[in-house]
Amino acid sequence: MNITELLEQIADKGWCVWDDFLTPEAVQQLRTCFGDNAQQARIGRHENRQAETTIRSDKISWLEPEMGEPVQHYLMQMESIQRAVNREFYLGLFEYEAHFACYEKGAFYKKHLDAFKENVTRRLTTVLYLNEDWTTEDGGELVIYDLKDNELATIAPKGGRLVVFLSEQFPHEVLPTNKERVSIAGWFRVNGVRDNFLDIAS
Ligand SMILES: O=C(O)CCC(=O)C(=O)O
Ligand SMILES: [Fe+2]
Repeated sequence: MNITELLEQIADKGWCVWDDFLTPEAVQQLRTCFGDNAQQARIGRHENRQAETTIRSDKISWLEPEMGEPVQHYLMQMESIQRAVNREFYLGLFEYEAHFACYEKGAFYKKHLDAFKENVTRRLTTVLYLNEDWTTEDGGELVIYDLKDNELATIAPKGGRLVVFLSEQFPHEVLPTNKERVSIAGWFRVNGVRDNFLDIAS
């Protein structure tokens, strides 16, 4: 898999799985940047944020360059994907926001769309997995559906694997995990105005 194949698959079907996007060493380094300041995840942005443990039960920590060199490098890799996607599809992607997420044993994220309500400016979703050795018994798969609710793929959160999909086209869920599951979920966004509120980077 490479960036050209990624662009082809996004054009073709709207989603793709890039195995070994990061080496096991790079995965470990990135994981160490995930301190213990993670918080219970909330649904929505800004004033509408609400902890909703019946929908999702992961703990998150937003990525900042200050977290270390591995994070800076990852953000640079996402920047080159952003440039390539903009060149190819004229999506006008403007910024990238991402958070580490930790799903403890039993945690899940029910079926949802990433571009909804106050997140309408999300266009492209990325999920990178940071788990060493993942087996079928560990559960925690990402299941992707189309807008007619057909199941398209069940994807194990294997370390180094990057999943990319169009945020408005693919409802998805995280099945309950049987052991700690760590990832970086991210979104390329466009600039948008809604309800007289300029919805740009916060
Ligand atoms: O971790 C995953 O596989 C997906 C997470 C997700 O859907 C989200 O954070 O919006
Ligand atoms: Fe999601």
